[in-house]
Amino acid sequence: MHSKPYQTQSTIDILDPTRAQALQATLGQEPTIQSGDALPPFAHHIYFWDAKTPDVLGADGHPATGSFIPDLGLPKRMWAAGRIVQHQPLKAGIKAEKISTVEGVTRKDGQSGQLAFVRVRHDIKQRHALAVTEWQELVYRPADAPTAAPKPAPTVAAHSEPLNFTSTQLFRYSALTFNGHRIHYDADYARDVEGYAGLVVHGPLLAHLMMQLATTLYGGLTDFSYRGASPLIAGEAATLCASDGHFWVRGEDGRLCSSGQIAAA
Ligand SMILES: C/C(=C\C(=O)SCCNC(=O)CCNC(=O)[C@H](O)C(C)(C)COP(=O)(O)OP(=O)(O)OC[C@H]1O[C@@H](n2cnc3c(N)ncnc32)[C@H](O)[C@@H]1OP(=O)(O)O)C(=O)O
Repeated sequence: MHSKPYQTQSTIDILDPTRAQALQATLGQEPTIQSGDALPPFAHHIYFWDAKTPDVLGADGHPATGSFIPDLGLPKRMWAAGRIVQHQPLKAGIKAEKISTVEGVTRKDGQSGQLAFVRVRHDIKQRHALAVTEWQELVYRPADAPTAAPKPAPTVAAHSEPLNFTSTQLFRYSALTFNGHRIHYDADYARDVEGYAGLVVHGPLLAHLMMQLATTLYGGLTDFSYRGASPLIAGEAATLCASDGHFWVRGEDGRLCSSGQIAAA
């Protein structure tokens, strides 16, 4: 259980344009990003890998809790929510530093049982200037926690496009972000251990696509928040939707999987 003070860690990376091109290809885009180009919002998730040796990984494939992320006695991790404030675009090909701090833990009783939210803040600097501030909300739940009761997604959208993730796409996104969580690429583990209907689409991948759509529809993005409502499963015929600065992903059965919004100016 947690007893130490929360930690801060610094990670340095050179934002390799080849990796940004691999992300573009994974998302079905022409790989165009070159050294010196602005990276799309959220693309920094493919950098600053937390590459630990196998002996310090937990059963789920993430670095075990009790080090940077405190051990709260609840093993089942999900990506709950996040917010990104972009002060200026990160540039490909240039060294950057990410300073990460656990800001705090909040325990709640949800309809699905115990929830422990861990809030992590990341400040990313390039050439000594702050480029991105990001807050990530991770939630930890009991091993046998059920899937949360589904909530309906809005049915009317000004813009909508189909989304359907293959296991190959999920594997490639896990590889690009060096995210070892087995729910994204090990179907037996996802079903038999964490109780999902299949491979789970990464919350950050849905956030990336919502932000990409926000940028296409409204131009430069400075402040975006999002929240996961229900896990999206690989192979589901989902829909990415937008209306009036609000974005959401609807599952095949009409449930809300994820939602996001541009902050009011
Ligand atoms: C990457 C990666 C992992 C992943 O990508 S996992 C897949 C992506 N994430 C998801 O699919 C998360 C989907 N969300 C849920 O399953 C549910 O929202 C959750 C977290 C299980 C909670 O469901 P409940 O039904 O138990 O919650 P309630 O509606 O009763 O709410 C109770 C209070 O909690 C607050 N809350 C609920 N959901 C969230 C959320 N997503 N983010 C922040 N806060 C949330 C809610 O507002 C209530 O708070 P009050 O203060 O009002 O009591 C990887 O591992 O790296």
